[in-house]
Amino acid sequence: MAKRLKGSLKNIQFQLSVPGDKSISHRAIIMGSIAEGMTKVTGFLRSEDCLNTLQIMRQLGVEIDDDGDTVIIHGKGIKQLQEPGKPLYAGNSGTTMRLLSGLLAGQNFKSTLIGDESLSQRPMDRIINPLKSMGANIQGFANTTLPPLIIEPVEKLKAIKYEMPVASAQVKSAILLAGLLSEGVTTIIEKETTRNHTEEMLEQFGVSLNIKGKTIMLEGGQQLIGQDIDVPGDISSAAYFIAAGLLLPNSNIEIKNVGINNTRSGILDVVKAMGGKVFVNILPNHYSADISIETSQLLSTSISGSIIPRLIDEIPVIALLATQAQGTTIIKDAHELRVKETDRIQAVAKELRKMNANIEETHDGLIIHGSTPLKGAKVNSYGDHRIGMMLQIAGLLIPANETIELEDADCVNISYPTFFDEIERMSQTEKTDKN
Ligand SMILES: O=C(O)C1=C[C@@H](OP(=O)(O)O)[C@@H](O)[C@H](O)C1
Ligand SMILES: C=C(OP(=O)(O)O)C(=O)O
Repeated sequence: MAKRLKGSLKNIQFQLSVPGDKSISHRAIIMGSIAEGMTKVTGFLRSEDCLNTLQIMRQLGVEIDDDGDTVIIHGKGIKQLQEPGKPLYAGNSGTTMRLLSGLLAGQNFKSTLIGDESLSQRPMDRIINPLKSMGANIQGFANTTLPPLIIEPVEKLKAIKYEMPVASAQVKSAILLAGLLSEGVTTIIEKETTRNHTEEMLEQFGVSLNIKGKTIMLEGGQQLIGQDIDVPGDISSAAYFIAAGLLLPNSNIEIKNVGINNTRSGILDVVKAMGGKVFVNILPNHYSADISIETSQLLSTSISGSIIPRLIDEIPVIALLATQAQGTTIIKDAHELRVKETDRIQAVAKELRKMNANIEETHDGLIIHGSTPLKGAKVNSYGDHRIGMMLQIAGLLIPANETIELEDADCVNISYPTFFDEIERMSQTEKTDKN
């Protein structure tokens, strides 16, 4: 689907809630399925990626009820999953494929994980290698390290000590799930601290972990006990409306109940460093906040090192902010972006350049010269939800007499199915200069 977007939005007063956190939603379904007893999930993200995880757990014999409000998972325990009758479809979701590889690697049945065209090009050696050293029998398609992944049954896995060569929460989580099925203590040493939702949720389900800085230790054989999980709004989805609030003239946006886990909240640090007027009102639960944003004149910044995993999925929209900031913004150490749903370094540079941005690609990041007015163009999401949503926000900034056409716009369903409805709702709050 191609979508024609209307630009030159201003004078916005808008309040919204973003849908549930994608990382937490995947994990709630997986952990609820392997726990003993019942798990209730509220705020679950019903997007394509998370629904693929849910469907796979059903194929593995787990009973899951969803009345559209609460998801109820009748946990089976980690060793009672059933052999699936056909390949397990992870769609576009790296999280689904990588986390479930860890869980399936220690089962006594065979399984095959497949993905869409984009996922079929994403590297799986990062999970194949550690899982193999734990004794798993896992391989990529036709002796490659690409999906489909074929996982043969094994009696048991053994714990390893693993120093991670990449900063990846998906790899860490796959090893932790396999660690539950291993004999001994699994030790992971992270390259950089990555999102810690797996560790936090394992602890909530009653598993004990020993975490010291970047080292995580988990003893195999521990049981999970069903829990009630309330999923907060996704900060990665909120990022698009944070950007809209900062960039649209004379505007004010409030986003309710956004998860602010410190391993995910790098975008808030960056926008503050850029001079953005962003106010974070932490809610009594301590893990989410209402965030208010006001139009701001932004300044350039530099982003590199340990903050990168804390904002990895937000870099496309941060690049858009930088096109409007005063000065030159440099983003480094973000080579992981090249192996996401698409090569996000290339896609951001190429598509924003079509809109007149002054932006250069480097091997591991971007150099963005700011204060460049954007113009209408025909742009492409390449089927990548984060690129599509960033381009829609960029499209709000072009002059009223120009248009922007976004190719492959329906990819937003991967993480934010109501995204365009919210944009429409936001546009309707526009006050014309006359009223
Ligand atoms: O564990 C997760 O839920 C995720 C981890 C990140 O990927 P990597 O682990 O590949 O960095 C992130 O980009 C992805 O959107 C979700
Ligand atoms: C990279 C992403 O997800 P995944 O790796 O799960 O496909 C994302 O949502 O930006």
